[in-house]
Amino acid sequence: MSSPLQQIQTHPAFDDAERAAVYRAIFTRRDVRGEFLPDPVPDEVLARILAAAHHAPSVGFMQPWDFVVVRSPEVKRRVHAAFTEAHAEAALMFEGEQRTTYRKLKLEGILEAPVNLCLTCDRERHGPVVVGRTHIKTMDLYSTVCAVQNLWLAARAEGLGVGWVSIFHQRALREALGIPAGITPVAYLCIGHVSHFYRKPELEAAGWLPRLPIEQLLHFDRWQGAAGEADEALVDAVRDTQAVLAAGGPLG
Ligand SMILES: Cc1cc2c(cc1C)N(C[C@H](O)[C@H](O)[C@H](O)COP(=O)(O)O)c1[nH]c(=O)[nH]c(=O)c1N2
Repeated sequence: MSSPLQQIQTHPAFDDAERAAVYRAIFTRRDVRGEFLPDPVPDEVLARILAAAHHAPSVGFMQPWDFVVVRSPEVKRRVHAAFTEAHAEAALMFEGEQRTTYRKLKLEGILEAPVNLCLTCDRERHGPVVVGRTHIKTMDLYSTVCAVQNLWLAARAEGLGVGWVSIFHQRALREALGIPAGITPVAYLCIGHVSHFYRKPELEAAGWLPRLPIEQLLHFDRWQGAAGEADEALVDAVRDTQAVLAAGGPLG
């Protein structure tokens, strides 16, 4: 019999293998577009990653999300048509060489991925006054994004790829999925087994943008820019550690 204390607490420490597994999921997670395999995703695996999403933190324990599981080829085609329209418009927003590069990027796997999933946010769930959301109303949307990230990492641990597609008119996505007024679509995800995961973000590999040096993003006590009083020891540690972890190196 476990003691009452054991029932309400968990041990704070992970062992080394558990800790390494968490970082492996984080550093090897990728946004997947063109590498989906047609193999079906078993219900028990889908159930686990959905449960992971549902155990995300949320403002005031609001749990504002719903999950629209899309498997129907007809619905996927409608969503894909909405993407195609927005994608053509998006290309025109870039100039010159960037436009040419943009058009070559594969930015969705809607039809190839066996499962698509839309996470939505019910902005009125539990009424207008929610603990932690009294002043910054967007906290419910941020909570839904936490659910996305839980699912994304759990999927990586299951060997599944996830790709987030956001190139839509909200209205078109709503119509394709029959999402009622008052519910906000937050994330449209393509999910499935993959032939491989890339080591680096595809946009990084394509030369679109580099990963920013983490040390340039650190601020100390106040937003004071590079001239501020930096904690050099922490700056060095953060820079070296992220390089080691991103390369799959050992934890300290
Ligand atoms: C809110 C949001 C929205 C989108 C994305 C991400 C997020 C967080 N990403 C994926 C994005 O391009 C990718 O995460 C980065 O390029 C980094 O690559 P990795 O995720 O590390 O592989 C993404 N990718 C894509 O191909 N089409 C898209 O419409 C979007 N939209």
